[in-house]
Amino acid sequence: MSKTAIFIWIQKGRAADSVAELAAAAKALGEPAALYAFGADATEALAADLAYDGIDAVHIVNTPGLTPCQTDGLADAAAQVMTDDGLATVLLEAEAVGRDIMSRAAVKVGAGMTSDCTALKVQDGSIRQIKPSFGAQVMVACEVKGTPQIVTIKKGSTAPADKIDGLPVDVRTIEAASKITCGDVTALPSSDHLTGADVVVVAGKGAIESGQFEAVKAYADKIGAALAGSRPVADQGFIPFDDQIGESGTVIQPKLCIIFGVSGAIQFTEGIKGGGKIIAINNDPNAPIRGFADVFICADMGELLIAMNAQD
Ligand SMILES: Cc1cc2nc3c(=O)[nH]c(=O)nc-3n(C[C@H](O)[C@H](O)[C@H](O)COP(=O)(O)OP(=O)(O)OC[C@H]3O[C@@H](n4cnc5c(N)ncnc54)[C@H](O)[C@@H]3O)c2cc1C
Repeated sequence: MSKTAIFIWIQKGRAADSVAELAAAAKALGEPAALYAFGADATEALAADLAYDGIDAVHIVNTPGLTPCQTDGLADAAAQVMTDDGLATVLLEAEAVGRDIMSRAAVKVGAGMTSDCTALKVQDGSIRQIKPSFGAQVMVACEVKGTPQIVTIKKGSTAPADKIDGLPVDVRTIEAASKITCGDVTALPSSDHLTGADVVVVAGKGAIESGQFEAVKAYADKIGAALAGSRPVADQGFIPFDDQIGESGTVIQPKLCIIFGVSGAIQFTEGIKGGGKIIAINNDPNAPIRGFADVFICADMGELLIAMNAQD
């Protein structure tokens, strides 16, 4: 077993946009990966959309009759592919459907599984799977002994790979049964507007305490940035939970991030490292965010926002 693979689930005829990030993560491991797209809607017509630098072949795995919530059947199909194709390492996005499918598949094939990784590193011939643990108080490097191994990667952790064309494609059909009956499925809010944004403005608890949240929001609107917040801002209902940045929230890698009134706890910074330039505004000269930001402005955000929002 030596091959690295990326697994994705086709939902409503389309692939998640995390494919580009997974391709980049696979490439960083040193060899291109084979991409496997599972689902009743998985057809050859999708192959061109799935070709990214870091992928060397596209495998369409059609699973007739299975909806994405029938994770027991999809786990059977995934386990069969892992065994048939001798896959050593499977990468997938850390999201609910994939976790459900692949934790079941892991049991079937006897694989080790590490969830919610934010970085992978090859060291001494094995993959160090780096993830926050103990409430993000520490980062741990996990290593699975032997193969196969399954790794889920948090969206936003890796810069996306470029599109390419002309990859070999094969199509197979796996008939798998499910004991799950799906009821109505309600789509959860998505944080795609943050993960795909070039510029993100973040409001912290300091913005709420100083009564400046609306001014931060107005500034984000003015410069065409996506608005996000730290956990207390989500907890207090100023932003949806999906727009919370951090270890227990969304991971972003914008080209520019402007942060108002965030102290810089590790649980927050875990959601933002690895991106572009970071500007932090805080009135405490000793706030930990100072050591994390590229530019630190020690100022009261109220005065600054009046000036910034007044500018043409
Ligand atoms: C298991 C676990 C998971 C967690 N996950 C997350 C997570 O995903 N995301 C997250 O954000 N947190 C998370 N947290 C919480 C985290 O530990 C911090 O408590 C949180 O990030 C603090 O948010 P904050 O920086 O906005 O608020 P604070 O720490 O209260 O900081 C507010 C800052 O605003 C500044 N300020 C105040 N007024 C002004 C002003 N007028 N002008 C300029 N600056 C001003 C202050 O100097 C201060 O530095 C988690 C905690 C745990 C235990």
